[in-house]
Amino acid sequence: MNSGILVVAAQRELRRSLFDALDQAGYPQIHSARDVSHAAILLEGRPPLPPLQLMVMVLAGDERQARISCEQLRRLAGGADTPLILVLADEATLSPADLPPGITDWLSASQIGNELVPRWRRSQAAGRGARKAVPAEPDAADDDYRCVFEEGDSEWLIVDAQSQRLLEVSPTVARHSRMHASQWEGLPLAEVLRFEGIATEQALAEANRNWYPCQRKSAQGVDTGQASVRRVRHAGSDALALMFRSDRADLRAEAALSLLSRIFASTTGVDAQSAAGRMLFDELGLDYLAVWSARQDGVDAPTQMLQLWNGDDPAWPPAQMQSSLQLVLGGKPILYRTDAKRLAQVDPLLRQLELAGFAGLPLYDERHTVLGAMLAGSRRGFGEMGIIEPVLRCAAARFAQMLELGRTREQGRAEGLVDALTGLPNRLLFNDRLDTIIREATRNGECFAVLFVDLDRFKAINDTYGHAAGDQVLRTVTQRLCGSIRASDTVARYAGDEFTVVLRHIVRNDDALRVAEKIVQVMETPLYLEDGTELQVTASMGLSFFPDDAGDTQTLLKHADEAMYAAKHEGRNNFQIYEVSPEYALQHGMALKTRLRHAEGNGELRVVYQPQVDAKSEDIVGMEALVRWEHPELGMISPAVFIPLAEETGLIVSIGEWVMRTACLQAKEWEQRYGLRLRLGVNLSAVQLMEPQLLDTVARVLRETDLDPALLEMEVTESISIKAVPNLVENLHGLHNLGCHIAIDDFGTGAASLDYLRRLPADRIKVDQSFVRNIGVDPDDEAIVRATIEMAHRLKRAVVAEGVEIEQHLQFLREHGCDELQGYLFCRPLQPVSFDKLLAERQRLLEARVAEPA
Ligand SMILES: Nc1nc2c(ncn2[C@@H]2O[C@@H]3COP(=O)(O)O[C@H]4[C@@H](O)[C@H](n5cnc6c(=O)[nH]c(N)nc65)O[C@@H]4COP(=O)(O)O[C@H]3[C@H]2O)c(=O)[nH]1
Repeated sequence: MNSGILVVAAQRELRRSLFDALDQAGYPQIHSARDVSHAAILLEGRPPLPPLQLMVMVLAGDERQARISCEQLRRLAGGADTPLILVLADEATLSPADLPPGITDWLSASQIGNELVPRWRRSQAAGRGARKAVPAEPDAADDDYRCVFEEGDSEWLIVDAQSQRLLEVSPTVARHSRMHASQWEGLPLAEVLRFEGIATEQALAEANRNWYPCQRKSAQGVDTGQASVRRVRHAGSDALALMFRSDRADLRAEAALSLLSRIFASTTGVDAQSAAGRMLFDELGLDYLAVWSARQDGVDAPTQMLQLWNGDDPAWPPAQMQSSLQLVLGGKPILYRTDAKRLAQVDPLLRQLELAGFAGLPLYDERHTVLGAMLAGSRRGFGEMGIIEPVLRCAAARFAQMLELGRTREQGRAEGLVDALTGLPNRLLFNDRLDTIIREATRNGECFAVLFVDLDRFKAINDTYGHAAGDQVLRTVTQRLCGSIRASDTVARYAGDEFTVVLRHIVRNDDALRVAEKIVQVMETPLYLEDGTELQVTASMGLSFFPDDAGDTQTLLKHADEAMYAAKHEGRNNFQIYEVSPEYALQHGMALKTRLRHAEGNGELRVVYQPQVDAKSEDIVGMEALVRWEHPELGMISPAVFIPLAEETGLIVSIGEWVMRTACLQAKEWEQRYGLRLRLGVNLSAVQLMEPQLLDTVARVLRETDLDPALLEMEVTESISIKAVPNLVENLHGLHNLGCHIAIDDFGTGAASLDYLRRLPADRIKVDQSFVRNIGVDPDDEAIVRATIEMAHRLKRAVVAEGVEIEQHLQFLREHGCDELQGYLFCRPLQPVSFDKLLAERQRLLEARVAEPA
């Protein structure tokens, strides 16, 4: 089974455009990575074979960097032979001619939205999927117009300017009309082509190349289309050339594409199959079309899903007598352009229908199992195979999709997993899917949101207008919900008037809030019952986030449900986010404090690690240890909520020591495993700083864990005042004397004076994220960031910026000389297992680079 598409782009905006372009096109599994090492983490644990379906990588550097990146990508599990499309970022300094060999296609960043998916589909259709060199530019254009006349796809009719009789027609005219070229010569134009809306004489006299609707003679009668007239020299004399474009989808690529887009845009409801079949039948000018399902409901004989025939009904031969159908169901495609009559002897269907053109295509599911067959035929034979064949293949893919969906629904219904009214997954299926999503997200470091949607006063609608009206409301709500989310998201009918939604790939919580806002808006649109009654249906919604709020299905849903009730409380028709807010903590303070006393002993505390990277190389240079409390009922509680409680109760002393010891042990283990001396930042609260035992504790932890003190950096928030912590300066000097480093955290929020800074033995200053967040938004905050960096450098302190979330932050901080960076743009805080994978991958890539020939 295909394991999806890998997108690699350092710039978050480009990553997002690539993701959105592919997501909108309905590709379900898109792994989106910042760079090759990140990609390796995402792909870890996926089976290497069969490989990824596609890799798309944005290149920003020069030819050499492009080559190295491509080689690294090829070395990923399953990446060796996967089709690769390269995107040239605006700042890339290489030209298309310098692109590495073995790529499928390339485009520039501005083309992502319009071009990426069509190019990929075209290359798939052309069988260019796998590794292949960039096609060379065509040779100098051949300027012989006869090749356009003889080999082009257009129909040309050359008319004598005086007599207005035909001198010659292009082979395409003969092919499309089924009339031999010699049958045309000498005929008056008026007999073979009739303009609509303009007289033939006028069209010829003007010869202005405008397109006019018209009808062109053919063996079957007429074909409708458009024609334009231009003056040409023909065999040394003046002549007129008419170009004809048929409207028939079997003759003209544009018409075929329009047909396909309509077939693919059709819904997947019950009538969709016959509607799609009818379109294909009419617009390709077919005489016969049938769709068979290989087996259904345990019956061995194939079932006919659809049959269209242009003629009187013959005695239809049973399926088992139709040898062509049996071959196709066995997985063998059949294609005869004009000589299908050869099959008449062995197949009674073709004998009775007298088909000259015949195609039989297996309908495959995504595992390439044959689900059924599509048979299509024409009495006069097929026209342009270059058009008809891909159209039939795409249509077959669509029928296969419909068949598969139908079966899944049937199966779902049979197993009680799909809601019969809306066709959505029900509670059981949703819970199961959510479990899978959690597993995937844990592996990929993905964040997502769960949305609980409850209709306001739905019971009153049911009671007042009846159950049929209630059903209609639920179906409309389903459509509105499905129309507000992306293809990779999931909607389910959880219970009566309750729906649940999973919003995948959330970068910032705001992403989910925007979707919730959109849902509130679409719900407000008036809804009309079948009798014309106007109804206003609104919904209350609650949101919870993975992994911030909880790491398991039950707790995530419970939190989203609680938030939904909070939304009802707020007057309905709105959404609320779940939070164990400081208010909650205040209300339940006592209970939380009691529980917190046992958190450490009960093993409910965790430490996660967030990388800090060098601003120039973006290589990892350090990490910050951040504590988490996994409360058995409330889920993950943020340190912003429980650290103040821990400080109030004095529990912070033992919790802080536990965090320090756990993190130092972990850092030592990684140092030994990877030979990498990463700096470890650990937060120290004011309460800990007042502890007379602090220095002894730190020295003991360092001794017991054997971590080099130079790797431990104590982060002290700037707002701690020297007055409130009388021995602050001494303690910090003491820590410094132990060999530890000191960082001033949240810098900028506490109004520290220059003098204060000078007195503290700080090695590093961490610019608070509230300023970083406003880069590009608030010039005052930008000025503060610039001034902080300048001042810190003048005092010979290094600077780390926290909360770097977008490319713009990175550019600004780099430009102004910030030394190190920390934030979601590079990485969220990671569980130790994921952090370990990050380090392992980094090492693997380094080793590969060393082994690379110079
Ligand atoms: N929006 C956004 N946030 C980002 C980004 N990058 C990092 N963060 C978050 O910013 C916080 C940085 O830690 P902090 O300023 O020391 O702020 C910490 C620190 O003051 C305190 N804390 C955490 N662990 C400990 C601990 O072990 N001991 C003590 N005393 N305090 C701790 O709790 C605070 C909150 O910690 P977290 O919730 O883990 O939140 C972390 C981190 O997850 C980003 O790009 N965007």
